[in-house]
Amino acid sequence: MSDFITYDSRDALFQGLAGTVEEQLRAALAAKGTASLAVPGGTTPAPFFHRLRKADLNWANVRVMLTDERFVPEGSERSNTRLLREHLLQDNAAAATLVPFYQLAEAPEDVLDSLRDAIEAALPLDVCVLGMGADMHTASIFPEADLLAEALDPQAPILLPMRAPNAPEPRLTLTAPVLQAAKAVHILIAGADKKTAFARAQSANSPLEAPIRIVQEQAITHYAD
Ligand SMILES: O=C1O[C@H](COP(=O)(O)O)[C@@H](O)[C@H](O)[C@H]1O
Repeated sequence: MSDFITYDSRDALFQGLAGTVEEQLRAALAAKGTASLAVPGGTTPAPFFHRLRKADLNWANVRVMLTDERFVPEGSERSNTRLLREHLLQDNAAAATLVPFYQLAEAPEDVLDSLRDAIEAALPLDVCVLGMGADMHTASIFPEADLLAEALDPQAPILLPMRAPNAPEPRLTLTAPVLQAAKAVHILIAGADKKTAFARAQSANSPLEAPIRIVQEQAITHYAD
């Protein structure tokens, strides 16, 4: 299934996606008592977080993680963990459990082992919301990244370090099999440049060229200008 929803405004986009994610988390909580959610970092999702965090859910039983992290301390403006703490884990969602995606160390390779178990315990994801860059990367799976082929491999480990020409710092990312195994996958994009990139990805030859392709068919894409 591939579905592309165009909203009349960004406000409607963020509200609509938050409502859908809320209902999917509610269904997971009702079915098994717990739920897991992965969300993107970057510049787009904060207004979506502001709406979702007010949802009347049993947040204490929800595990929240990032789809990917820039390997920078939380004090950095570029920290996705900081974004999550400041914009999502507030109001009702303050009761959720944050699954860590960062630890202070020299390099992402140094923290893989200590982060992996908590991430694995929250899989498969009930809901995965992904962003996309204008270069068609998703999570931190970038075109021309050093471990691109490894991250796309169906046998990939759940978490990989990543370095890419378009990424100013090293990254940690969930890999393709984890993203594809989520029970619900949403892509959140805003702005004409992202719509153009999304269409370009649909006609690309391979996810090596356009990593967002790994979820384009199964995801619901949510878009506003
Ligand atoms: O670096 C990242 O970029 C993408 C897209 O971010 P945006 O600023 O264009 O919205 C994001 O999905 C990813 O999580 C983040 O680490």
